[in-house]
Amino acid sequence: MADPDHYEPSHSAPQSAAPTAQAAQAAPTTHHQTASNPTTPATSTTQEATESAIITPSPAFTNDIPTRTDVAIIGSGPGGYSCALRAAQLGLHVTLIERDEHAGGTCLNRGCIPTKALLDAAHAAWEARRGERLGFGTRAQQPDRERLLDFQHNAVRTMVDGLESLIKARRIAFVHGQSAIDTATTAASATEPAAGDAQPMRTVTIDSADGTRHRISARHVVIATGATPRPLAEAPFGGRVLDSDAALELPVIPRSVIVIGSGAVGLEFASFWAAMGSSVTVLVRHGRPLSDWPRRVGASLKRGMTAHGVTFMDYTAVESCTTDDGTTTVTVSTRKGTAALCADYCLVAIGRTPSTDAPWIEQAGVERDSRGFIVTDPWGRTTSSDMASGMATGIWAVGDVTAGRQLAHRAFAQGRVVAETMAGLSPAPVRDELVPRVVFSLPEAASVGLDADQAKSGAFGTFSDVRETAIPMDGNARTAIAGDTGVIDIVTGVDGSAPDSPRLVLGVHMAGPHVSEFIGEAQQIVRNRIHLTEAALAIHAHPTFSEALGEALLKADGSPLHTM
Ligand SMILES: Cc1cc2nc3c(=O)[nH]c(=O)nc-3n(C[C@H](O)[C@H](O)[C@H](O)COP(=O)(O)OP(=O)(O)OC[C@H]3O[C@@H](n4cnc5c(N)ncnc54)[C@H](O)[C@@H]3O)c2cc1C
Ligand SMILES: NC(=O)c1ccc[n+]([C@@H]2O[C@H](COP(=O)([O-])OP(=O)(O)OC[C@H]3O[C@@H](n4cnc5c(N)ncnc54)[C@H](O)[C@@H]3O)[C@@H](O)[C@H]2O)c1
Repeated sequence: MADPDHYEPSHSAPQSAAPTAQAAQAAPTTHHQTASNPTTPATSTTQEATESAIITPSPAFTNDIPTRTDVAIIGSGPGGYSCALRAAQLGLHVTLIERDEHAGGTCLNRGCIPTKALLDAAHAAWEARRGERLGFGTRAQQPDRERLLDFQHNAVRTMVDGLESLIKARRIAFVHGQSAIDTATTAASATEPAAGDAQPMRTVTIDSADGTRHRISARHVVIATGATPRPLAEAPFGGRVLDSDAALELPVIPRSVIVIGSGAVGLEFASFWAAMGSSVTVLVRHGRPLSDWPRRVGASLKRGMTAHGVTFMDYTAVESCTTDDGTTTVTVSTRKGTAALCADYCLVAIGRTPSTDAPWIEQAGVERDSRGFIVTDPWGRTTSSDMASGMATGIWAVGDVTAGRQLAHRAFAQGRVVAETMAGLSPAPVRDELVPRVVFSLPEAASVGLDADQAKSGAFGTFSDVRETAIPMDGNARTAIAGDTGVIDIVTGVDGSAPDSPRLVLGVHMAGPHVSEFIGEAQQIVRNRIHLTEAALAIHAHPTFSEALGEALLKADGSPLHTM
């Protein structure tokens, strides 16, 4: 381990990637170890080539570590990599630093991609059962978890390989190691910005797996270190109490699971396990899942998921969670008293904590809110009480470390905004209420824009005559044929600053089959302030699931065709 107080000038010697216990610890994902990768640097020595069969880090990592860069980005998840790709496209020299064995962060390695592979399998299982009912005799076999794990890992590998090729193609220096801002060196240069720079040069350290410490001088540093699963005080992770990382790598399909938390993670795993035949109980703190979404959406989703085999237990508070060799027992208080529930496993999915507790973030003077999220201006600039007034910190933050929706596509958009701002452009900042949310459960939920309370609150602009119009999706031909259920809830209002102007669509909130596929249309309408009457004129092909959105818009505009 390098001595953190020992200064070692940065150099461009090839980075050794010998495997160490430390490297193994720093690299929790292991599914990629045997992947062949077409992006192996041509400069690898024979010894490195021999080691490449066993070393953990991706061969896509750069061998020649730069000593100076325009932008050093710490973390290669959606926030970090999108910022890197865009900054490189705009002509900046970019160094992207990642401690995991591969690029992609949570989303590609332990989040969006592997879970969607599992949900794809869940759809296949339901379709197979449906086929059986329709006389195809395609009796679904017991799911083979080993094959499913292969399927899941292959999906991850494909996406990660693609990303690493893109990073290489954009000539980004992709450096493997644990990174930090070196405050001691930064402090010395803080008052002396490099000529022509509006902010100080920063020094970033990178501790490689072999114990070498590299230093890079950077005009800008972007913190994109992401978030980790939050444990329940009553049930620390371990053994049969799973976080989402452990649930993804679980080698078995459990007979029974208790899911604590009814947000996106809990509902997606509940749908997967239920489709695989597990007995799944979701503990809900309030009266419905997705309690921070419009009420009708959560209530409809609950009905739809119940029809897909998930049991919900409302108004529960977890009191304790104990596990022994073969089972886990969760004691909950409900409105009817206390109950003890037993299952093979328990998944705790109650949110994610920003990875901002490393001492270097505090030492760099980066301001955080009471929950640990990094405070930024709308363009991603961090703030620091230490800096002279008016001087930029030169430190930016994107993705799950910032307060707001912890979603990959929000991180993509933020990364782009930061890169363009650093390059001197003037991008429009990301507005959280315009970031669509999707839960890929069976059925799905999707939402964009304001709910009625937000529209009336005045916090997002002044709107008058706010109305909410809802239609059930059950009458939509494709939904009825599929035997599914759903709802579409449209919020409209009149711009308070132009009371004579036509009514606007302020929010679209949906539960039902395939709603993820037409939340993009809703986002276009809301973001571009398309008048309700114009939006309702769109002709949707018949019969499609998206026709339900067209019908809801017609109803909100006062001329429903297929509904009353
Ligand atoms: C199970 C699950 C499913 C999800 N599904 C979806 C989905 O379907 N759609 C969606 O939009 N979002 C989804 N998300 C959320 C999404 O994954 C995150 O919002 C997104 O990954 C955030 O990107 P990020 O770049 O901020 O952080 P991350 O993706 O967490 O990346 C941070 C990276 O920084 C690295 N790092 C941290 N500290 C250091 C350091 N000191 N030095 C070097 N490297 C460091 C980490 O190793 C990591 O690779 C899901 C999340 C989970 C857990
Ligand atoms: N499809 C997607 O886009 C997707 C999928 C998975 C995760 N994610 C993102 O990852 C992040 C984490 O997801 P998540 O589902 O863990 O968090 P979440 O914040 O979405 O949901 C947390 C749930 O846990 C409940 N909860 C909170 N504290 C609790 C407690 N002490 N006891 C019992 N219940 C409690 C909340 O009421 C809520 O239902 C979210 O921001 C989510 O949007 C997105």
